[in-house]
Amino acid sequence: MTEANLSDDPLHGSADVREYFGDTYPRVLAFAEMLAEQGVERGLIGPREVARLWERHILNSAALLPYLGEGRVADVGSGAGLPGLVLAAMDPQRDYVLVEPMERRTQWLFEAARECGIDNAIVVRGRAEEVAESVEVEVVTARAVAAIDKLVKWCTPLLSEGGRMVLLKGRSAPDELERAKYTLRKHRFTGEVHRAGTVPGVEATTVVVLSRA
Ligand SMILES: C[S@@+](CC[C@H](N)C(=O)[O-])C[C@H]1O[C@@H](n2cnc3c(N)ncnc32)[C@H](O)[C@@H]1O
Repeated sequence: MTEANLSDDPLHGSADVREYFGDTYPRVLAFAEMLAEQGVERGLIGPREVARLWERHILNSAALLPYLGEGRVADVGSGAGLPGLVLAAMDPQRDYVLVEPMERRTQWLFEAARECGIDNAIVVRGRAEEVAESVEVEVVTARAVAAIDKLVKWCTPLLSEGGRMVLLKGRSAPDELERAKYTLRKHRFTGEVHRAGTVPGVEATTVVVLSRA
């Protein structure tokens, strides 16, 4: 089987995608190309992901941006840089702290930020529940890291008063919110589920916003 590359992705180079990212497209494109070239070998994405990188990963991450509100952001369990590096590339006016415990992934995050000109990304190695002394932000993001219940326990100490969590979740988000209800109440969060669209023809993404009451 020949290896997939980014040009196999039908959204690669599309006018809708360029328009969606506007001025920030060159940085996002540089990141998508670097992830497509190195991500499989470096164990960041599976081989099948390259041909659907824009929809499943880049646009899926980008969908969070309108929900972030103001303030500094920490992306917890950033891994390949999803959603953190995509958001930082699109939103250069503020800092994004990428929290990731695995050394080889933090190395990737450093390199990708540097090589793609994403100067507002700060990489912190550690587990979310261990970095509260060095990370204080208004917004926490996460994708594919843990259930809502756990994320609230781990990440509440990283948030300033009034902070929020903006999470990429699957369609079972309402069930997950229900299972987390005691933890949410204890930490004074209320949860909302949104369906967030990006470019025409691309499936909307489920976004959970947890706000402090
Ligand atoms: C399935 S990957 C998802 C990576 C990326 N967010 C994405 O959507 O592609 C989960 C990531 O969370 C990280 N992780 C696991 N436990 C964590 C914790 N307690 N605090 C922060 N990151 C954690 C892992 O090292 C891994 O990079």
